[in-house]
Amino acid sequence: MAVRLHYSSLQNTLFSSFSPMYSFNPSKPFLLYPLLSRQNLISLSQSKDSFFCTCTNNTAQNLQTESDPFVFTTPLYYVNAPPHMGSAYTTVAADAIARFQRLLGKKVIFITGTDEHGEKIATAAATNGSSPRDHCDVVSNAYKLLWKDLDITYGKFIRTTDPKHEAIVKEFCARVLANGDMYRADYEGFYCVNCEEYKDEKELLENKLCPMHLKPCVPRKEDNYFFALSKYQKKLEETLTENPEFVQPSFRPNEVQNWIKSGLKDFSISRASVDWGIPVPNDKNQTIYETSDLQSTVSSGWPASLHLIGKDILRFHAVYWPAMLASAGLAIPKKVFGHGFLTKDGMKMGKSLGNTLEPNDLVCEFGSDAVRYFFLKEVEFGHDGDYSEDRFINIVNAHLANTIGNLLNRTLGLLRKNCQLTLVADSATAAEGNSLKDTVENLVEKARVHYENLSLSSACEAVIEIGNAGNLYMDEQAPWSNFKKGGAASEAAAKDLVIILEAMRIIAIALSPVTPSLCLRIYEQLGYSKDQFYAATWSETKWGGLKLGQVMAQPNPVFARIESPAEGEQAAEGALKATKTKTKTKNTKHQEVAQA
Ligand SMILES: Nc1ncnc2c1ncn2[C@@H]1O[C@H](COP(=O)(O)OP(=O)(O)OP(=O)(O)O)[C@@H](O)[C@H]1O
Ligand SMILES: [Zn+2]
Repeated sequence: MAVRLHYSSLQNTLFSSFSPMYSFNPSKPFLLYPLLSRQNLISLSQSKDSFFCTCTNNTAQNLQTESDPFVFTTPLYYVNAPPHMGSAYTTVAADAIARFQRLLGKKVIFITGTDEHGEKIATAAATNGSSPRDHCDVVSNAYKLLWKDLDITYGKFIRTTDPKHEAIVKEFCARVLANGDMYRADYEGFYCVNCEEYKDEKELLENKLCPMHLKPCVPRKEDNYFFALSKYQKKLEETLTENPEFVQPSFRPNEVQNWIKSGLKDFSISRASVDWGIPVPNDKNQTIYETSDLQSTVSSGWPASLHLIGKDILRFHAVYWPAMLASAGLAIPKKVFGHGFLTKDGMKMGKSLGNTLEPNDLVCEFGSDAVRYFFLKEVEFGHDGDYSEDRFINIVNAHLANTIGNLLNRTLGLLRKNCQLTLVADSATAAEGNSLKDTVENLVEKARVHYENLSLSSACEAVIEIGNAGNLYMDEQAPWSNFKKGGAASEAAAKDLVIILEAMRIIAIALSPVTPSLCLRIYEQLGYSKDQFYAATWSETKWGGLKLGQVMAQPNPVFARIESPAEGEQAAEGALKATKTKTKTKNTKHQEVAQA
């Protein structure tokens, strides 16, 4: 089989090994993925922007399907302490993005992991009385367990202590050294151990406190390796100007441009006093301050489509990292999105401050869908947001339990009572000339655009609007009363149920990036299998999926309402008094209908 590919598509398949068999374009440092080993390559030729090869069938197929995947990374979290809701926040958002991209039919390479070197970690391990390696194993595993509980579908989990990572970092450094961008010099300044960075004295608060960690920075003098960032000032300015989409959200590029324009200073990239790290090539006394995105970038797809990070490390990803990539002759990522902070009393929640919210507790108490939904819906992506339990319970109950769960449950209740759980028409014909159909189509398209733009909160909102429109339609049409009238009214009522259930089907696909388990349950209620749910694509949000004769499952609530602490106390009191009357929760109009 013969294939012609452009170099640009090749960029995604590069660098998986450091024993490349062929360098395609001598003017660019692109090395060909070892998929094209000598055995399966039959012939090869190249032109200025593409290459042509004849190779075995499988190889050609791999080359083609591997072109242009959506490769993206979260930060590799620092294992100085177990994960908290802040680290979970980035990863949950990343997972929603990954699931959306998969719905679009993209191959997704979703990379997360743990950053395991450095002074902070050596200190944390010593405090716990364990070796750095044991400490890293334990904490790294805690991340993996949390990702499982939060339904995170990552593809690669990178640990910076992995020998593969080490090899790539060394190769990278060697390139930067060879390019003359790494040099040795003394440095003296104020150092924040928590940031693992020398701070500009201008940035510090009174008593030399780090503005982020509120801990004193200490004067330090070290002989270090420096990266010649100042050499890249002009190039970075140009990159940002030519590429306004590079830094996101849209209010951030200016800030980054200002950092650059205020003058870029060389920065130290090695530490003399730390043993727990990767040695600088040819210098065992220094360890490298790692570029933890490196492995993800070069081994999985290059350049990454997106680095999703918190704004705390935006400077590193939008300024330092592109310069270092340029120095090593590698392309820069397509997009860097720096989201806002989850805060507690206005301060960034973080491991160093210890003011964190425990994601495991939240998941145990409320379930993964509720946690995912609350943080993605309630915090506008890019901005800061505060957590409050009251708000959490209110939002989750209002949107997931009432707007979606109740609507589905009462519609199925009516369908069971009046239609033996069987649809009387195709959803397409039932909705001819129907305004709800138009509304749903508009809203789901809005949701798609919002997901594309990483406006996750707005995407959720658009989907919930579909639920609101469905509830309104139900109340206006009052099918329960039309069924009682019989004849044409009853037929119209049966069609109304089809229309509402079709809206629910569309919700189940459109909200699945955010609340995957809930959406699976909705799908199953609509008479589909698990496999059908996992095979669904965004194109199926088009109106008309539900067909005449489809049999729905027995109605079963898809989302249990969360009892608020106040209600819980009432219930406990009621139980203590051993009253026989059933404690009644506040019934919404919707619930009454469902019970009717
Ligand atoms: N409060 C937060 N809100 C949102 N994201 C956060 C928050 N805290 C951490 N993150 C995420 O974790 C990344 C930082 O990872 P790191 O492992 O350094 O955690 P940290 O808790 O911020 O550590 P420290 O408090 O020691 O600075 C951020 O870029 C962001 O992606
Ligand atoms: Zn700091």
